Amino acid sequence: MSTTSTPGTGPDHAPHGADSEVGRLRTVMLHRPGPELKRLTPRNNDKLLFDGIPWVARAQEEHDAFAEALTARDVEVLYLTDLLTETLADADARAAAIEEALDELDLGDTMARYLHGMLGEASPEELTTILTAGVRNDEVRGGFGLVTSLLAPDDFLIDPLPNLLFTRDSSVWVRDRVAITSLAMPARKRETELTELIYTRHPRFVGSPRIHGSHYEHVEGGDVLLLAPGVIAVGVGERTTPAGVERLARQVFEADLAHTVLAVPIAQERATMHLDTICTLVDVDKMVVYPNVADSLVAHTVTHRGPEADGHLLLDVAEPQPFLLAAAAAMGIDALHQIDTGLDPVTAEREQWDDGNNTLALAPRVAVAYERNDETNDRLEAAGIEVVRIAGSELGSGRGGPRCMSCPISREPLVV
Ligand SMILES: NC(=O)NCCC[C@H](N)C(=O)O
Repeated sequence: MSTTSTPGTGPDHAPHGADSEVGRLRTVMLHRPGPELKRLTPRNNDKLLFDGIPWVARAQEEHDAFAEALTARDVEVLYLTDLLTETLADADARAAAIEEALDELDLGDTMARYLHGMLGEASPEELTTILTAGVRNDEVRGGFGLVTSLLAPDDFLIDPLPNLLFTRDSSVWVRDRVAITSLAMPARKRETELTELIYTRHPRFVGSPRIHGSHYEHVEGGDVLLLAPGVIAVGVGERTTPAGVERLARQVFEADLAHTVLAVPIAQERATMHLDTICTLVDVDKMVVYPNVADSLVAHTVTHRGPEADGHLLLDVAEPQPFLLAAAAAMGIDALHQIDTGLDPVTAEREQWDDGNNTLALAPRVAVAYERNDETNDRLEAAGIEVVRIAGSELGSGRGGPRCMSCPISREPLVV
C-alpha cells in the first residue's frame, strides 16, 4: 500500500495536501481500532478519554465498513499502523521511536534497561503493537525489581493509545504542509510522536514541508477547519489554546497558506471538545451546525499587516462577530448556510453528542455521517447533501465521528 516516491510528486499517488474541507477526497489516513482498545477498563476509561468500553470486534467491523465506504468512492486509505510498521523497518527510525517511547518513563533503571532490550529485539510489527497498545506490568518477562514489585500488575509501563482512532487530531494538512499538532490531554501526547515519526521518516512523506509541532502551544486537528482556500477556522476551548491559535495563525500567514484565520471560542466541555463536534462543512457554502450554540458562536477574524522591521508579524484582530457572518465574509461568499442538527433542542443535543455534526466530506455535497443521527441526516438530505451512512455504535464510545476518525492527506484543490 505504501510507495517510495518523492513527497507530493510521485507518479503513484496524488500530491499531498488540502486547501478545503470539501474538495474531492483522494487520500486519507485512518487507524483501524486494535489491541489498544482492549486496554480500556471501567477504571481507566475516563483517563483514557473514552465514555464506555467498546466491543472491539464490532468496532473493527464498523471501521472496516467506514474504510470500504471510502475506497468504494476511490479514496485511497492509508492505515497509520501500516505506515508506522514500514517506518520502523529503518534502523534509525526504530532507534528514534524506542528512545522517545522510553525517554520520559519513570520506571527506574532496572525496568528501563529491560524495556530497551525488549523493544530493541521486537520486529517492526511487534514494535508497532507495543507502541500503540502499550505494555502492562504483568506482561513483561524480565526487569523485575523494586519498581515492578511496587506497581500493580495491571499498571501500564508504556501507556496504550486508544485515541489513535481519531487520526484527525494529531496532524493536519494545510495546503502542501503538514502541521504536527500539540495535543492537550496527557493520554494523547504520545500520538504525535508516532505521526511525527511517520511524516519524518516514511519514504512517502520524507521531506514534506512542515508547520507547527508538538513542542508548540496546544492545537488539535479537530479544531482546525479549512473553510475555503486561504481561510481557516480554529476552535479555542478545551484543547486548542488562545496561544495555540495565535501560533498557528502566524505560521500559516508566514508560509502564505492562508490570508484569514477565524478564532472561534467554544465551551470548555467534553461535548464540545473540538470545533468539529459543533460544525462541519458539507459543501462550499453549507455547514451542519449545532443549533443550541449556533446563535452564540462568534469569531475573532485575524489577518496580518506583514512583518515589522525585525521580522515580527503584525496581526490584526477584529472585534468578535457572529461566526457564520464572519466566515462568509472571509470566504468571499454571500452566506454560509446553516443546516441544523436534529429537529428540536433535545434531539439536537442527543445527536450532537453522538457526533451528528462530525461529518467527513468526500466532495462538495457528499458527506459520511453516523447512521444513528436520523434527524440530522434527514436534514442534510433535504438540503441536497448525499449522506453516506456508517454504523458507529461502538466507534462512537470514544466520542468521535467520521471527521475525527480521518486525516485527509490529499484533497483535490477547490476551484471556486
Ligand atoms: N476531532 C475530534 O473531535 N476528535 C475526537 C477525539 C475523541 C477523544 N476520545 C478525545 O477525547 O480526545
